Amino acid sequence: MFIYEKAPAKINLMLDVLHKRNDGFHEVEMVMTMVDLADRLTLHDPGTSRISLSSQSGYIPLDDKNLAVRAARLLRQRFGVNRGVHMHLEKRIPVAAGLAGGSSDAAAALRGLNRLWELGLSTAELEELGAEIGSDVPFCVRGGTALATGRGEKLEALASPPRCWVVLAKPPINVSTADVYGNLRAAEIAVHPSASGMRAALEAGSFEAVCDGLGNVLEDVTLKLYPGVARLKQVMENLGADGVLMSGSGPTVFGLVSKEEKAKRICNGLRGFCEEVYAVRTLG
Ligand SMILES: C[C@@](CO)(OP(=O)(O)O)[C@H](O)COP(=O)(O)OP(=O)(O)OC[C@H]1O[C@@H](n2ccc(N)nc2=O)[C@H](O)[C@@H]1O
Ligand SMILES: Nc1ncnc2c1ncn2[C@@H]1O[C@H](COP(=O)(O)OP(=O)(O)O)[C@@H](O)[C@H]1O
Repeated sequence: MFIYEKAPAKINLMLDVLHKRNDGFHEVEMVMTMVDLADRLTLHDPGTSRISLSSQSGYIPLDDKNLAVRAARLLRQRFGVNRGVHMHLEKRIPVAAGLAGGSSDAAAALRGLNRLWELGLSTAELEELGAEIGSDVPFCVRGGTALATGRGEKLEALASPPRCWVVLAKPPINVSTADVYGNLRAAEIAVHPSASGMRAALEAGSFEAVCDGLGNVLEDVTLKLYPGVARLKQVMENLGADGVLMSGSGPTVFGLVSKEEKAKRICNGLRGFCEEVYAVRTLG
């Protein structure tokens, strides 16, 4: 039996950092939503107890460093499973981009193995296991649109944004999330974006209010480290995107656009400037 799971990318509509915690993580308030750029994970029982992974991508580890493999090992150890799995990952989400590709693959592995190994775990239980793999994994297990607090693992479902186009532009640099948080001085953040403002914008179903409420305090850090990302934001704004923001720790910049024609024009305009550009939709 082959099991198939989609692993979509996320964007952060707002991301605020409240303070640095004693465990080294930062207390955050983020509104995240899924977009329809996705990796595809296929799982099957190899008939042995081996856990293995293959992929068409040359940019990711295939061993125990891969978050999908870590998810499989965690489930097997926690529930005393003696079956194995072979996973094939068709990687489409750019790596180390601020789009949570690795976290979404881990979430897809948790969901897929829950079915393949017939573990009968609830979504809440899978979210809890996901938090042991990474801060963004619980959201990727659940999907939709959510307010994430704590270090990102505490979730509250929110209304999804009005259906719109999302232009994603990934500059050719890899950004380490740990480096970005490490360079942030939480006490010196001048302007905090508002989680309650974004919640109200989503509840009202107002595309304009969602665009107005976009904000990410990690931008200051990444834009200073990589000025090319600031220039990319400027180009996206000049091309007429309705709202522009860096996703997560970056370096991907996204533009929200209400009309398909305009999204395509922005994509074409970006092409000379940035090689990796996608026009996708928000997921309801
Ligand atoms: C910034 C965000 C925004 O959604 O995403 P990405 O840009 O990575 O996609 C997340 O907070 C990233 O979540 P995730 O990528 O799962 O992070 P983790 O693996 O848990 O942590 C990686 C490192 O980031 C730092 N970290 C992460 C989360 C957090 N709330 N505070 C932190 O300080 C820690 O140094 C940690 O060692
Ligand atoms: N399945 C995976 N897909 C992508 N990257 C992975 C995966 N498993 C582990 N990684 C590692 O995690 C790091 C962050 O990857 P990713 O999740 O794509 O970025 P981000 O946290 O910025 O959204 C990469 O450097 C990569 O080596």
